[in-house]
Amino acid sequence: MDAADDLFTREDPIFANKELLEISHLPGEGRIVGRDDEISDLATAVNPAIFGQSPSNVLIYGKTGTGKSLCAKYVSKRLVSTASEEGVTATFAYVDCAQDTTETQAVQTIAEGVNNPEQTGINIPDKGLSTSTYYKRLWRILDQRYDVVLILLDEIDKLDDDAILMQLSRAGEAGKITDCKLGVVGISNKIQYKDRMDERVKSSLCEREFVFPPYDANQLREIMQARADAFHDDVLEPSTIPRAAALAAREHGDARKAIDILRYAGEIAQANGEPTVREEFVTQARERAETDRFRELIRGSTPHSRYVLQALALLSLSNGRQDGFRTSRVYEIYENICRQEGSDSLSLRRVRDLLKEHAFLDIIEQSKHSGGSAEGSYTKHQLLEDPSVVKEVLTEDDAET
Ligand SMILES: Nc1ncnc2c1ncn2[C@@H]1O[C@H](COP(=O)(O)OP(=O)(O)OP(=O)(O)O)[C@@H](O)[C@H]1O
Repeated sequence: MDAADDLFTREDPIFANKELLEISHLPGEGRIVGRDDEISDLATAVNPAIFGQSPSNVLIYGKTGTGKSLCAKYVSKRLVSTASEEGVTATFAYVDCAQDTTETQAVQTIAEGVNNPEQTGINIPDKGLSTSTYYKRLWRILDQRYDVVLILLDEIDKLDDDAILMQLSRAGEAGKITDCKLGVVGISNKIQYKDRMDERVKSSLCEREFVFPPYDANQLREIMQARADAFHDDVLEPSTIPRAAALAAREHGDARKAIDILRYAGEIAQANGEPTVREEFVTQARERAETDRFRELIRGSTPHSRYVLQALALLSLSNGRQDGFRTSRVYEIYENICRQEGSDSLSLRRVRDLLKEHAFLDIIEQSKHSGGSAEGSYTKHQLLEDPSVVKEVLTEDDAET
């Protein structure tokens, strides 16, 4: 190659502003599609806060990528600004409980999030303090600085235990804080999370519950269309977004994955030196997005939750996909896996719950069958993801841990 030749491509022929397709990119004001009712329900629940009164505690459920975090943050921001217009000092703290799984980490994040050391004179070090000291400092900051605080606990089901929920829900009545009102917004994609909660915590934290449904094809199309500026003019063929929206709606209704599909389709066009992003690239892009989605879904899941999936993957690989496998059969293989792993197996009931959680997240599909008077009715479980992908991801994940 002649040194004068350009080794690098100076201009990207496909993407004009790829950042618009990053998941961290948040839609601008008024561009949250298809969530008006959910936003208004949430706003009603926390409304008393703008007058300095206690907001309701809320639990938001919904599958991944249904806009739960996005809407919770949006309503919280609007709440803070409206409260300020009413002369009420409010703020919110956001905790990603998948990162901060322990009580100490979570309370530290909240205290740090609401603190302003120059004003309070209180220092919140990253680590080194006891849990109770972090709490004491948090209560002092809250009473010193705020009338109302919302605490968003995203992926609340990943917390090690209910200890912090107990503290937050009882802070006022236990006299830990006297001037500040607290509201907790828990977010989860595990529909059965509430069943695991301590009864007292449950009754105080689940005052209002909302379920966010998956997006339909029209909503996904609008969500993607709003980011079409990521591409140069005329690069996106008109049928590409509708095709991606239809696929994503049929499979999961997950906005995050729909956006990923669009980005991958663009990358495929780029890698092949194609001038436009054609509809047919969507199929390939979808496969890549699916593997990513599955990888993310099982990241941080418990070993037993994986063993159950592994059991289903093994059954599918050795028997063909059939129309699913009965719970007893899955349990048998699951028990073998536990033995191999040197781990005590969970009860059949708990394994049924884990299977339900996987079904809720569209990793597996469950179907009810009637075996006639002799057998009664039973459930069959079928992987929705490709079993070899499941096996591969589970193995690579085990190698990492
Ligand atoms: N209604 C929407 N309008 C525009 N973009 C959206 C919408 N819903 C989701 N998105 C995009 O999808 C991303 C994922 O949404 P969000 O994090 O709110 O999902 P979630 O329901 O909290 O999912 P998870 O349970 O996986 O955390 C958002 O950051 C945003 O980029």
